[in-house]
Amino acid sequence: MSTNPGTELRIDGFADIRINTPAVERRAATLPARRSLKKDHQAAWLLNAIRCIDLTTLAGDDTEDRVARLCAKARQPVAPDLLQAMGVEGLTTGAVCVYPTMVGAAKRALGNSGIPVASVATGFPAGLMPLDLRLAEIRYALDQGADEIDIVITRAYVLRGEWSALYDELRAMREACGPARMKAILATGDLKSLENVAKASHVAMQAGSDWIKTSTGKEGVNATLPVSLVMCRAIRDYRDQTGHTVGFKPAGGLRTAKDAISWQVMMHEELGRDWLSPDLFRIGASSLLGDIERQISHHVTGRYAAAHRQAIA
Ligand SMILES: O=C[C@H](O)COP(=O)(O)O
Repeated sequence: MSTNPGTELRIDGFADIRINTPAVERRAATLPARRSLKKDHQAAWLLNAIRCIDLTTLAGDDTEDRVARLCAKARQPVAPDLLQAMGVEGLTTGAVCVYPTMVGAAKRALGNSGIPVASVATGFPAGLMPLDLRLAEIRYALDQGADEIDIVITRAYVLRGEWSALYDELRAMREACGPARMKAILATGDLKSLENVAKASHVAMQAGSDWIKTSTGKEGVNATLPVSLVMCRAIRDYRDQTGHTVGFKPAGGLRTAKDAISWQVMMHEELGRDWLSPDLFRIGASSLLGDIERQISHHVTGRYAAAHRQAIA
């Protein structure tokens, strides 16, 4: 169920936003270097990252077989002997994320595991399609069984400051999603400035998005820590203004266990513990799990496992 009812469009809620880019960059640069994380804590943070991954395949050559393999990995993201050694049971990823035509295969492969299927929709990744077709795509994905919908916005509305056009588009998408939760992909690499990122974040939240998400993975620049910091602070401001909570999903280019930790440290420090659970935090990634599993294996056995033990993702 959606957790953010949204508001009417309130341009005064974000019109005056100014971003001090050097200050944001300095703050972001401190995040990957936290030395306070002890070894045992690191393993716990890595396990938590797995709970929050939207395990993704969004490639032109996706097949139902590939999606089935991805889903098997979502159900059992780490080798059972490693989990046993750590006393962990029932670990799965937060969701799997696929194209609409792959939703049926994902649902079948996930069975009664309880793992949600997220579908991209609305002309992913560019969104340059008529709105009625984009809304029809949401309905198609839901019909196939999608539990969550990752939509893309019309970047031109942000670049031209057409906030009510952006709000109306997002509201229509929100409505088409019905009870399914909606993630709004801002494609921040296309938005030209951190101010635009902050403003688009506010409009997306006012229109009722359950998560705001950085990127499709297909822009020239995808998730970065400075952009993520600006979005997290927009989430905080929106909560102060309205009392509603919105989740955050960095996506695109997150590949290492170190990335997974940096982003979690940011969530913890900027938004608090609640944003370390899959309800409010997802990491969109197609090839992050392999490095996390490698580091967990190193934690348990004291050495790095051969690459073939982490066959996918
Ligand atoms: O939403 C998820 C992104 O498409 C994943 O991007 P990635 O392939 O760089 O991990």
